[in-house]
Amino acid sequence: MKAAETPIAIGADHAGLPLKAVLRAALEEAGHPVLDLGTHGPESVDYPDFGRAVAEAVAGGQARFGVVVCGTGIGISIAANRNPAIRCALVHDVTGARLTREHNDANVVAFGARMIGPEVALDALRTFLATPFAGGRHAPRVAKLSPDRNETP
Ligand SMILES: O=C[C@H](O)[C@H](O)[C@H](O)COP(=O)(O)O
Repeated sequence: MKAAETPIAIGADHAGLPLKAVLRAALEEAGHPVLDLGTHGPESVDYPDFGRAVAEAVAGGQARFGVVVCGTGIGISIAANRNPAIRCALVHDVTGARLTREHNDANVVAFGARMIGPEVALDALRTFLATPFAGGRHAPRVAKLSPDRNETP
């Protein structure tokens, strides 16, 4: 993974906490500053709170990418995508991680800790961070995801 100054924000609920720890350690090992927005303990918590916190960090420029984890990855990706500046992709493999960066310019990646193993998540995260947006035909499509550009033709 390529290190950069601006941190990567990471957040999880209780179900995602063990995978968050693995991903955070790998990010730090690779030299990425990490903004860990919790949760920090095993107590049951609500995934929308952590999806929102990561989304706000990315939308506000405190983080260059976000990583969110819950049991399925579904709830916390829905929560992150409630922020209009966020394009959060629920990813289960390396191919999805690559294509959501190339095609969707995703700025947050979601993982389901009860759905995939840590090695798959690590490979997918490395790919997500290393893959640039392809632009071209994808640029006007991504622009249509903005709240003022979602009209149908
Ligand atoms: O989409 C929601 C997530 O998968 C949550 O992590 C999950 O609902 C938590 O379930 P529980 O409270 O049974 O641990």
